[in-house]
Amino acid sequence: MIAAARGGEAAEAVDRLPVARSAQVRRAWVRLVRMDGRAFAGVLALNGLAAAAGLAAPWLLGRIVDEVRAGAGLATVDRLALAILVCALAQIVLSRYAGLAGHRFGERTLARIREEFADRALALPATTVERAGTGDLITRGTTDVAAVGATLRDAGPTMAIAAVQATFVLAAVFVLSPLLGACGVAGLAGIWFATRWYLRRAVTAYLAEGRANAALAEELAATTSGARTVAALRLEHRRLSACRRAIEECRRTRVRTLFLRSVLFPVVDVSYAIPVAAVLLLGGVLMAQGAVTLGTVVAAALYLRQLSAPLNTILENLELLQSSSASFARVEGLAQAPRGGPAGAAPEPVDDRIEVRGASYAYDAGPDVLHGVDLRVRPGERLAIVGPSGAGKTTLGRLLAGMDAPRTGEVTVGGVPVAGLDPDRLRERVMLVTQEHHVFLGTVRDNLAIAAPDATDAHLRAALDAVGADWAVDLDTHLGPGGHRPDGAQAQQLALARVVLADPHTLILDEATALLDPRTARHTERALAAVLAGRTVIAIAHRLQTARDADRVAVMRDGRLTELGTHEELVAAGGAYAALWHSWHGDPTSGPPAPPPGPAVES
Ligand SMILES: Nc1ncnc2c1ncn2[C@@H]1O[C@H](COP(=O)(O)OP(=O)(O)OP(=O)(O)O)[C@@H](O)[C@H]1O
Repeated sequence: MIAAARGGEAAEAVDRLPVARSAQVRRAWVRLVRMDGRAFAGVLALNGLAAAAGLAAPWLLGRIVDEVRAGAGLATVDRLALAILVCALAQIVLSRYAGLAGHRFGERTLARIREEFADRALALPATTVERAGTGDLITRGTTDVAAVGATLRDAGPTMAIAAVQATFVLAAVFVLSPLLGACGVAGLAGIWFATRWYLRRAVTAYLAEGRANAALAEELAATTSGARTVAALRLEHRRLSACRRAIEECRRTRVRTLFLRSVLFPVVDVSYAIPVAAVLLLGGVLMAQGAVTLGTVVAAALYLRQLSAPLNTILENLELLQSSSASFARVEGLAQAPRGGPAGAAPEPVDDRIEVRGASYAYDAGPDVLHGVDLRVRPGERLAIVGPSGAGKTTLGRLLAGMDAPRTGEVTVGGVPVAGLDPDRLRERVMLVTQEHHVFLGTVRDNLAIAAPDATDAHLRAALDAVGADWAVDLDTHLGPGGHRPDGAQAQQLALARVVLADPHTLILDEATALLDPRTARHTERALAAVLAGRTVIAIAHRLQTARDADRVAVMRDGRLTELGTHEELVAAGGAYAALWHSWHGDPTSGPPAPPPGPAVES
């Protein structure tokens, strides 16, 4: 149900991860080029040489025309023709090496982009990913990075070569005759205007297309991950229409980008003939006045004809460049996303004490769901947090585990904000265990090594033993498709084994054993109790049994801590907890549950 509901919100959710602005994208490109500056300079130099070699042919052809008109013999023509051949060969060789250097530069830069993306994605706070939806993040990490990669690998180097060639060719026409050069450039005005028209619309259009693709990915991911719920609640029609809407949006945005191309390319095709025709016309007039030779006009016309090849290459790749710019803006946008973990080097906690002081918290820009919570957890105690659904137990658990920082107030371990600790140091101190357990593709060993990369096999087996995971004794058992597929209880046991290995002094259990069948749950709880003896355990409890067994019970209601004390104290106090306890026991003297008492009793 949650998956289906989240899928329905996908369209709004997809934009929550930031997208970099044009200036930021430009700065990012400059930074990436600078990181491999020498290679980039080499690419430009080789392209320049290749383009210079390519200029020789039209100029030599012009020379042949003039020499023949001046009565030169066959030997002169042969000499010039041989020079054309040598230049053509040099151009082929230089272009090949220019391409190779370009591809190498592109691959290295792409690898950097991928690494940066992975670092940034891993640094995102869990809440940001949850709110944005994994579909957006996955689309950025796959489709968008692949689009950027295609540009860097192929379109980028190809366009660099073409741009250098076009510049050299135009410069050559100016050198031959500035007047013919100016005429040729003026003839290119049609291409200039058409391209400007296209570029002004293309970024927005491609960004919209990227958003639509991400929304579709989000819808599909939500539908497939919640397939059972969708089937059970007969939500197929709603899911189908949501997917159809997303597909229709993809189609609409794609049609828009296709329309832009369908205007650009025909205009450009026609425009290529204009500068050539203009140069021939003006060249005829200038020749009649004796200002230029026929060879010069021929060479200029050939150059401008030659210009169509690099310009075509640039324009053909412009679409890819536009879409990959939009993709890069989405990839680079992650740099603007809030980062989880510490802003700088956090000081070392002085002890294991956990304290919450005046903590309030709100999801996004919503209202506060925690209000001024004060709580001091005693090292080594077992604290149960109870309260009705929506009271804020899980939210408080997330703050205690350092997954989110409070909006106001403080949540500290050993005097240091929990959310400020880097993940490795945090894991050694506080760990949150919830019902959601991810099994990573790989072996049992891989799944456990996440928590303790240096642990020996004996340690890993001892941890599995502690949580009763006797099904996983073979550490090389492959988990996931094609191997053993752990059920919910086994996945939870793996997560608990990771906790045992990480050995934190404080453990926050959010219904950690809820998915286990009662026999396994008892077994796991017993095992955990043995392993965690002497450590602090904060259990978000849905069963009053858990609360009764705890050293102290914290009662929450409407985001406030309303009662705090031992089970006996709270029962004797006759407040909301007592009423709950009596009604759970079916105590006829208890009467209806009492209204909750006021804010925090004691901490
Ligand atoms: N991701 C979220 N975005 C927005 N609001 C949220 C989010 N998660 C929880 N809330 C809201 O915060 C409040 C506290 O929720 P929380 O899950 O912490 O309560 P809880 O006591 O753990 O409830 P339950 O026992 O049902 O899990 C509720 O009003 C809930 O709707």
